[in-house]
Order: sequence, then structure tokens, then C-alpha cells
Amino acid sequence: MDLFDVTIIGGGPAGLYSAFYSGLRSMKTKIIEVQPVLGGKVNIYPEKVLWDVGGQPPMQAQLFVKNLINQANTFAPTICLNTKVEKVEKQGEIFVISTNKGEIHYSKTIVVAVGGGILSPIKLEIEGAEKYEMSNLHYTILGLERFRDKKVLVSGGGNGAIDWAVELLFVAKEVVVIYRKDQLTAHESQVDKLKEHGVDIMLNSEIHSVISNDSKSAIEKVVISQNGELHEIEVDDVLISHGYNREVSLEFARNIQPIRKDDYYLVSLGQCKTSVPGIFGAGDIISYDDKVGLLIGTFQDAVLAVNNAKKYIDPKADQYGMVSSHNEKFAEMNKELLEELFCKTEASSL
Ligand SMILES: Cc1cc2nc3c(=O)[nH]c(=O)nc-3n(C[C@H](O)[C@H](O)[C@H](O)COP(=O)(O)OP(=O)(O)OC[C@H]3O[C@@H](n4cnc5c(N)ncnc54)[C@H](O)[C@@H]3O)c2cc1C
Repeated sequence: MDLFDVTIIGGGPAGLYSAFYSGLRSMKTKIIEVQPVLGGKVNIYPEKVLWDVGGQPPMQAQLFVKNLINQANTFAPTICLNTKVEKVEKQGEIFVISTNKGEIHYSKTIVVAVGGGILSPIKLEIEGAEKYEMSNLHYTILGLERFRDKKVLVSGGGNGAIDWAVELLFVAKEVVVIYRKDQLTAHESQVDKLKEHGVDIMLNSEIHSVISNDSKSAIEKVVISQNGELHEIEVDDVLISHGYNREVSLEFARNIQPIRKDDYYLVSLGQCKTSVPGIFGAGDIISYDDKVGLLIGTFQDAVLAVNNAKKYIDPKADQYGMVSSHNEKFAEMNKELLEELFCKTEASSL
């Protein structure tokens, strides 16, 4: 039996940072991820610029994911892609994890980092809307250039929608935002940017129907219902950002059953509240008072989960890992990095 100290279910930001941190704590680590790539839901906004990750310069999400994956690989965890965890059981002291491939994985502890689960965007509920997905109806932005000099209607008022609207300001000819509530719910500074650019923000508004071109392959006009009145708006592209449906199909054996609050697992100091010890949680899937569903939150969650997993396996272990500047695991790597930096400084001063 190939027994791991910790098996991390989900290879998004929380799972990736957990893998780095468990390596730091000398734990034999495995990540199991259902998608063919690591990075979690950050992969649905690859071109978005992230400004709010502490200590990082503003960077596109795809570079952030690349950095996260590199960091997660520091201690060479075992990584299983295209593998969906279907069931977790505990036999004696060991967790037995079954996957959709019929494989069984064995682990002393589990970190649940399944985030939003398996995501699919909430689609526009208009009959036949799917046929425009091949042309100008979008649920995410995979390349901003596509929208250069276009008039784009963005439907949605949360952070996802408004962040996209702000990104579009720099390429699109015109951006119009519509939202069904009477107030946008996104971060204030982003909303302010839209206002500064004079973006037309229609509140209490929903898409009523769409009017297509003669070939019926693209949306030409969107009919908006606002306070009972209908308005037609000409568009080049429509971006729907109404959130995501989540499939959280991970099953726990009857004798485990984590305590949930809505769809989320309740944790205390990284430990999932279940009837058996040894299951920890990190990232968007967990809930505790004032939990922040942002990237920075996932890192703190991961550290707590891993430190407590370490302590569970070895009660005599330190509660915290040594900070990287003092940690002997990095001594050789630090030397190499510093030498490289020194050479660069020498070269630039010549
Ligand atoms: C449009 C959008 C924009 C955002 N912008 C920002 C931003 O600017 N700044 C910021 O800080 N945060 C932002 N966020 C939030 C941020 O992306 C999340 O907080 C973060 O991705 C959560 O990481 P996670 O690892 O907990 O979950 P996820 O990223 O959801 O990763 C979970 C992983 O688990 C996998 N998984 C699920 N079920 C299983 C299973 N049964 N078996 C195996 N694998 C499984 C999934 O495939 C996924 O890869 C944004 C989110 C969205 C949707």
C-alpha cells in the first residue's frame, strides 16, 4: 500500500499552497484534481489582472497560476490529474479514497480543497440562447483582444462581472452594465472606475430577450426589461456573469459526514468538523466566521489545515512550520538564488 501523509483533494490555489506547505513540513503529499490542469477556478479568468494578492505585483491570473504551480512543485508532490474523488472512507486509522477511475488512494490525513466544486457558468435563460455561444454570447473572457473596439453589454453586478467590465474599458469601444438589483455588489473602487469612465450602468434591469441578425447566428440587439419597461440596446458582444452552478459530488462515508453550513464544510482551525478526526479543509469550500472567499484567504486556510494535519499525525511535531528564511530546507536553494541575484547585480553594474 502506498500510504501518503496527506492527500489534498482539489488542485486550485488552496490545494496548491497546501501541497507546498505540507512539503515544507516533510509530509508525503498527493494532490488529486478532476481537471486536466491545476489552478482551479483561476483558470476561468486567465487574462484578468489580479491586484489584491498581498506582496504580488499586479499580474494576469494565468501567470499567477503558473507561479502557484511552480511553488507547489517545490517538494515534488505526487499529482493525479483528470481524477475525480468520489468517496472518502476511514478504515482504522487510514483514509481510503475512491476515484472515478476505480483507483484507490490511501492517506493518513485529508485536506479537502474542492473550492466551488466542479463549476459551470449559470446560463442565460432565454430559449435558444446556446446557439449564440459560438459567436457573441460569452460566459467568460479568454482573450480581451476579441473585444477590441466592440460595444459589450455585461450582465451582472458582483465582483466577477464588474472586474470584467473594468478590464473591458481598456479595449472595448463601449461597455454597458446591467444588473437586476438596485445596487452593484462589487468592490467599491472597481464600481468607481466604471463611473469615472461614464459607463452606462442600468440597475433593476434584466435581459428580456435578444434580437439576432438575419443569419440568426449572432445577437444584434438585447432587449432589457427595466422597472417594467422594455429597452433595446445594440451590441457587438454580450458577457453574462451571473455566477456558477457548483457540482459538489464528493461523498463521505456515512460514519464521517462533515458538518455543513449550506454547501460549505464548517472548520475550526483548519479541521473539518466531522465525526472522525484527520480531515482538514482549506479555501472556498470551508466556512467559519468572517471567512474571506479570496485568494489570500486560501493561503491562511492551507497553513492552518496542514499544520493541524501534521500535528494529527505526529502530536509531538511543532504546531507551526519554520519560516522560510530560517528553514534548513531552503538553505541550499537560498544560496543558489542569492548567487544568481549577485551575478545579475554584478553584470548590470559593469
Ligand atoms: C470570475 C472570478 C474572479 C475572481 N477574481 C478574484 C480576484 O481578483 N482576487 C481574488 O483574490 N480572488 C478572486 N476570485 C476568487 C478566487 O478565484 C477563489 O477564492 C479561489 O480560486 C479559491 O481557491 P480554492 O482552491 O479554494 O478553490 P477552486 O479555485 O475552486 O479550486 C478547487 C479545485 O478542486 C477541484 N475539484 C472539485 N471537486 C473535486 C473532486 N471531487 N475531485 C478532485 N478535484 C476536485 C476543482 O476542479 C478545482 O480545480 C475570483 C473568482 C471568480 C470566479
